[in-house]
Amino acid sequence: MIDFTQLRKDFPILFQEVNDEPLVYLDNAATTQKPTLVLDALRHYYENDNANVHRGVHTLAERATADYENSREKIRTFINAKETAEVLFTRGTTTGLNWLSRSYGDAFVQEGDEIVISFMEHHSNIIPWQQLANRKGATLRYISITEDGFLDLEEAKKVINSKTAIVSIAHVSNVLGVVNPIKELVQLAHQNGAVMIVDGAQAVPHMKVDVQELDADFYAFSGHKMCGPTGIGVLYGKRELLEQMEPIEFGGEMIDFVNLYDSTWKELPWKFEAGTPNIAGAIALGAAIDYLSEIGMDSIHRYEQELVDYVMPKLQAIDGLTIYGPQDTKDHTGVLAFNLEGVHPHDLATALDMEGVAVRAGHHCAQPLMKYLHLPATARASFYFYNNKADADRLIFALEATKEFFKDGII
Ligand SMILES: Cc1ncc(COP(=O)(O)O)c(CNc2co[nH]c2=O)c1O
Repeated sequence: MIDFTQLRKDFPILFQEVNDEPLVYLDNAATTQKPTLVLDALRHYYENDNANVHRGVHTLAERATADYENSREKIRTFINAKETAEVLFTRGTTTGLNWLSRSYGDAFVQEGDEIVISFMEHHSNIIPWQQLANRKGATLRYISITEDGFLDLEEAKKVINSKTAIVSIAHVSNVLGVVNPIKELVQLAHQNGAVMIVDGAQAVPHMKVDVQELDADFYAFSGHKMCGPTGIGVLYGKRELLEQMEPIEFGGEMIDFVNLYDSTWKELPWKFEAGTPNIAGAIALGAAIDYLSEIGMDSIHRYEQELVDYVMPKLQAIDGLTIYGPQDTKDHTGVLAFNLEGVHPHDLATALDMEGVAVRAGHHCAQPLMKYLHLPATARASFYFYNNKADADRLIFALEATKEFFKDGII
């Protein structure tokens, strides 16, 4: 049985004061904190193994290459990809989605085709498809959100049709905290001859993801949202699709032969990995996966659900506080967007910070969703497994104190 309170000791950053109050870090949907084991992996690489990968014939280069490719195997196992050739290192979710827009989209999307996303997508899963649709003369279409905060699956069955070339949906919304019905959407996409792309940024850190079980064609996520460093992420793709796709970037690492006027590419996954990669980041992401796997993704998911079960009713009990997304805790991950009547989200976040509570305020790179909800912005608290009920209590206390402070409409 995992003692989650003990895990906090792995995150020294959490034991600091902010504005003379203990830090309560609740901005994990933006980025998560890094355990000592991940920081040690970064330091160990630079202190002991630092060398470029794949071409060196000296000992450090061989060690660096082995650790780099061992991380790829750890990722393969973690998401249950068939083979490491299907695991591409990227800078993060945004890079992966952009690669797909350019490499898969430019080759396979034709004029008159349709690209389907939803109103709850992050900008990284909207703009690449806007750009593709504009480049190719295709049509971008949106799946609506129901009154109670779910993706409208009944509408999806109408929006996704024989003209659909790509469906690209977030596994979990970074605002509504809702888990989308990815398996059903994959089936709808495949029934209509479309590929299914999943933005997994808010899912992989928080729950077990099995890309073969989902039957997703592509799946993108970021290392920094799952205890790994920034600048490293993963794009998973089915081999049979990746084989048909041209690289996005060209240069060293990704070639077989460079002739005067043409070149040939290395096999997967290296075909897509031009230039010196983020070696330390990849190795440290492997360490993050070791750490998360030791805890267990099902345990993390259960524990975060316990936190949501604990905090949601306390939030719902605050008069004047509106929570966005499903109101039933079973349908909500630890991402909780809310507004306090009469207090601008930025003022709310600033007031919470004065109490040591770190939340995010703004549109969360989901401006179409804000417009859909007729909101200028929201505040957002997002939990991870190193948070606890005391953090939740501090959030509630700080919200009540902020409400008291602003109650006479003091701006
Ligand atoms: C659903 C979703 N997709 C894509 C991204 C982009 O990930 P990146 O490439 O690692 O930046 C984010 C980052 N979301 C947030 C980043 O800061 N606050 C957020 O909610 C996200 O939440």
